[in-house]
Amino acid sequence: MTSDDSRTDTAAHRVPLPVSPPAPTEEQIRRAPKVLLHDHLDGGLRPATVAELASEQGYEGLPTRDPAELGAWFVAAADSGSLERYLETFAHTTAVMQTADALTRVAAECVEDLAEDGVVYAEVRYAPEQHLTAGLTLTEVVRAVNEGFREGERRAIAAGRRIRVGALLTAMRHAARSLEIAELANEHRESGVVGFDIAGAEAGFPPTRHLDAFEYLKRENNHFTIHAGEAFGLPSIWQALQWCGADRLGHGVRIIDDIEVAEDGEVRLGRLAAYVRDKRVPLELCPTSNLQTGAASSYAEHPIGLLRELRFRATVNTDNRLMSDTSMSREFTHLVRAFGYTLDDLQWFTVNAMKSAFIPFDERLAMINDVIKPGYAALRSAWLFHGGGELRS
Ligand SMILES: O=c1[nH]cnc2c1ncn2[C@@H]1O[C@H](CO)[C@@H](O)[C@H]1O
Ligand SMILES: [Zn+2]
Repeated sequence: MTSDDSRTDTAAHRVPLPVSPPAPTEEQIRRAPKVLLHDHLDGGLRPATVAELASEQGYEGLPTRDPAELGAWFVAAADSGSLERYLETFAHTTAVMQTADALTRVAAECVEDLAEDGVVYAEVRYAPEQHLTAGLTLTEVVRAVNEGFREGERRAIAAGRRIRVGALLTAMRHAARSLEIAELANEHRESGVVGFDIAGAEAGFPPTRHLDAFEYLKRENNHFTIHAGEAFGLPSIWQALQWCGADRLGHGVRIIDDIEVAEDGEVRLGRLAAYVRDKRVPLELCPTSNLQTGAASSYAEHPIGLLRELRFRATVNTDNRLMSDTSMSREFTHLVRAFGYTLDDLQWFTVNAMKSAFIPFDERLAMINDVIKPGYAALRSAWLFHGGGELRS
């Protein structure tokens, strides 16, 4: 044996190859670059901001103006087990988001909070038609929110973080303004609006009621996602895809109803589930929100575990950070605990989300190659350096 060989031997003993990677720590999860496709602006206010805006505007409808109590109230009220009851809580947030200043403030704080949590790209949605009661026009609403998003991006840079945010304009599915909102989204394509969505109570309001809006957007080569397969099952998903032509599914979690796992572990996909997987249809999964509205009963039983194993185009999202007292890091932490996910799994969800974003292909690719993968690589290699080698971010 040469002396060189023995050195190699010693080195190999000093640094054994890890057999299985350690579970990511909460700090690593927070530092990891994250991508968020499904987050409601009116579901993500800071409790203190809701209280302050209510005082400034003389809104008397809040159950309390103490920020801690108010935060707890939103979570408890949203924890009802029904989507309809969950949605009632939004009356309070939209009530204080009726002026340009309030919209700009809420949008800027939203971006600050996401950046602080390590989100590098987000698509944040809201329904312009719900912000008109004090006399704003639809266009003024969009401008005020965009101004806030840009301000938030600047504040993030000043705090040493980088984030890019696009808006999605939502139409309410029980209302009749979807074509108008789709046109509004299309008009603002060059100024920060990256797509369109429909939201609100699902049962009784099928997406086909809004076919004219979707057909218009297709003719304009624009993008849209549809809340489907959350409170209602496969027919809603089927309509969203095969009648309306959705690019992504908001939730889509009930696709699980079309997947059978036999006792011996054999998996059988129905035609719709097979289509969703074959076509790489992005699923904007929101685990905590689903626990609150009754679409799943625990993190461990959430369909995301199986959907990830079967390699559906699954993504992880917050839905409503205020009502669920959550963040991207918290969603990831719950999943790490429930399914033993590693940094590789978290990167997989993040790359899936970035691939599914509504910004141009070259920009998505650059985000994946120049921001997301290097970010995870730095976290994965921390063990090589004394003191863990954690980078300041
Ligand atoms: O998970 C959800 N499912 C359906 N609708 C929702 C969900 N979260 C929020 N909204 C609805 O979307 C509107 C615009 O942001 C909110 O006001 C709320 O009514
Ligand atoms: Zn939603």
